[in-house]
Amino acid sequence: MMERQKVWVPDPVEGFILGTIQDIGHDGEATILPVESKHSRLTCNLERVYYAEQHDKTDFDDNCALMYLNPATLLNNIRTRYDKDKIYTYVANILIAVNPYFEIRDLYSSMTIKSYQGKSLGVMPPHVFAIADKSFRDMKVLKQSQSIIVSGESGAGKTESTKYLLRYLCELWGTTAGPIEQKILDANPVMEAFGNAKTTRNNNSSRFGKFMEVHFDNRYQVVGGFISHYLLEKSRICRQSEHERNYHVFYLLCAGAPESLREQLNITKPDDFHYLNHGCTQYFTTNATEKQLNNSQKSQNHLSKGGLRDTMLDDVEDFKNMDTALNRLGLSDSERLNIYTMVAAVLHLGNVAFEDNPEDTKGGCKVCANSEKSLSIAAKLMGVDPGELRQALVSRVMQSSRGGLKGTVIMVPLKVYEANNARDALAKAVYSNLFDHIVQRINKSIPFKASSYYIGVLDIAGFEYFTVNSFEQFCINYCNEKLQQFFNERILKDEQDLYQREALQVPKIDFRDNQDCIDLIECKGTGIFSILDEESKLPKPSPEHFTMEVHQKWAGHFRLALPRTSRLKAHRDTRDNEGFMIRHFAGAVCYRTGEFIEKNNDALHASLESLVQESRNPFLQSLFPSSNMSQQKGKLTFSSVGSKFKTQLGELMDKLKSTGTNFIRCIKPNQKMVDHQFEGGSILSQLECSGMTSVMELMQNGFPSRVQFADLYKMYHKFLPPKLASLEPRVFCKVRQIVYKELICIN
Ligand SMILES: Nc1ncnc2c1ncn2[C@@H]1O[C@H](COP(=O)(O)OP(=O)(O)OP(=O)(O)O)[C@@H](O)[C@H]1O
Repeated sequence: MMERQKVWVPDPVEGFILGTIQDIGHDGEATILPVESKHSRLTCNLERVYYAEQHDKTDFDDNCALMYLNPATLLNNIRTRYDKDKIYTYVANILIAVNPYFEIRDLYSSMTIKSYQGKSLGVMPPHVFAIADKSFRDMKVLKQSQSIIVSGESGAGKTESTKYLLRYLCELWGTTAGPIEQKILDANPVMEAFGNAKTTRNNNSSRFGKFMEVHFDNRYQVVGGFISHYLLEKSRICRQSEHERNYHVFYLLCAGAPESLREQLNITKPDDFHYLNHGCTQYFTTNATEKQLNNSQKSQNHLSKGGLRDTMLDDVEDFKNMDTALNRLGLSDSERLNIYTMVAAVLHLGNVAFEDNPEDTKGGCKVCANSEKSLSIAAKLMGVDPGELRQALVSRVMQSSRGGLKGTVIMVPLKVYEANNARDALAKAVYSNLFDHIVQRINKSIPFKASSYYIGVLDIAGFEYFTVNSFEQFCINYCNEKLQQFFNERILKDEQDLYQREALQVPKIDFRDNQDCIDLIECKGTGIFSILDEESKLPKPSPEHFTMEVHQKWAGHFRLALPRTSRLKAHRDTRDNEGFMIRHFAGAVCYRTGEFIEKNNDALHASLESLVQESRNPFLQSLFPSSNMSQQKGKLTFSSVGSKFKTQLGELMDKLKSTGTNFIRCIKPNQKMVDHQFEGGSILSQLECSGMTSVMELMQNGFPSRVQFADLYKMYHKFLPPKLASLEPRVFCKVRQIVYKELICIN
């Protein structure tokens, strides 16, 4: 007797109903007897049922809402699933991941990892592991490298998702706890210590973007990795807003470093450092680690308010984790000491303050008497002469262009604010070059000579807009325009092209091509980046002049507007020469341009550059290789942050275009960063910003679910007469299609 299969059948009223298949017609319509329901019999095409051996009811009971695909039903579906702690949902092959803000039991266990291995998308409940596995299988079958683009706003869960993806790949296809996979995973605590910080939106916010590649050999075993990083937020090194912190590593040193190291580097408590004491000075601790701290290590605020709590963060333990990870990555004791020494040097440098020098007739400044100690500690840690450091901070060498002998090098005394800027520029350069060095060092320890393919995971900040937006938001939104264009091409354009090739009657979905917005920003010669670079090369660059140039060159362009035309009152107060508004794909953003010129320039002035290049500390020297550009002694050199980012992004886009791609859209459920709170309005706007609205439109009219010939054949073959069952799956599907069409014609 034929085995009766149990299936879940979609029903508009009852959701999904469990039943057994009684009979199947030639057109694939099955008659199903419900197990327990008021229906006596149901009919449903086999393509729309789900086999009970692969799914339990909880996988489907909220799917009925998606009979009508639109942003509202999607939102409702995500909400229903989120309420049941099902944080992952698919829209076709795109994974939507809602940050649960609590640990869901067994969601990422080794058992769960195993259960996803080799399973097609949809066989198991939606998960990041399923996307990792699909990428791996696609890499093998298509013999093509793959990338996974993880996007979302700050705190949406991009970095955590990235870590799970990497763990999945390394755990399943590494050589069981082999050194390479461990090293790839060890990169995370190190990069988080140096590149993550507490912000008001995320306690562990990555302040840089990254593309992490896991490389595989021709037997599809992990053989190495490579990390590219983008746009470390430098302003944070010198200042943070009241409730935010500097990079974690500063607090790890204060709270977690052994006493001997702290003494050696003169590290005390956050209150004692200018670069830390303007922001939040509390440590992240647990009850246990709080007891390990001496009061002398704690700030006043920490003493009065206690430690900050976050299950993922602990400044005491995290120092050990970072140090162990660096050690496993192959950094010797002395290499690690070099790194910590530079971190300490930045802190002491920040404590060097300046005041007007009454003896200087040209309005110059001098180092305040009470910061002499910091100056000498900073000089010692940097391996430079304190006198030379002082000189390089309070004056700058210039080449005379008028009067006297043309080209003579002269010393120009700096005013207090100029010396402050010089000090901050030096601190930022030391720290960001240190960050570059650490990433390079990690890459050196995970080399991949024998790589055949790779799977790359992109974790980069999503579209951003605040009340005040500066150069950082400009760069990140430019990056998101490029990624959105890529998404449109991969998901919307390619899909519609396929329908056309297959002669399927699907209405055309209009999505706005954002090339014009990309041109406005990156176009050679007239794009905003070019105008900014040109302005920076002028003898006296001015933000106002730059801003007016932008407005003039792009007057009347759809994407550019004056801030006073903004719908938001906060922006209407911005004068024409103080900013511009760009109509991005995700909405209009008003940028204030006051700091664009300064933030776009990575170069140190010549006195500071030669100071570090001639340091007695070989490590510091290695962080500043002499550049050809800075040879004109006395000239403030210019190194464009925007151009560098544009080039890096171009390379990244080329990489993405040459790989197969999967998308993960991370969603932040609420602004309070708590579990079980679903703020529908903000979630809907996140879905819109990530382009999901257009995808829904396409899916509603298109064919988002595809089945392999073999799978379709498998659904039917048990019920087929032997002649049909003996057909090869592809032929069988063709025959079935013809029969089905003919039946429709007869009817
Ligand atoms: N899958 C998850 N399970 C449990 N908690 C999570 C998960 N994903 C994220 N979180 C929590 O949310 C916090 C923020 O996540 P994450 O740092 O990954 O966000 P992000 O999108 O990378 O933000 P940013 O752009 O600021 O770096 C984490 O520190 C963690 O507490």
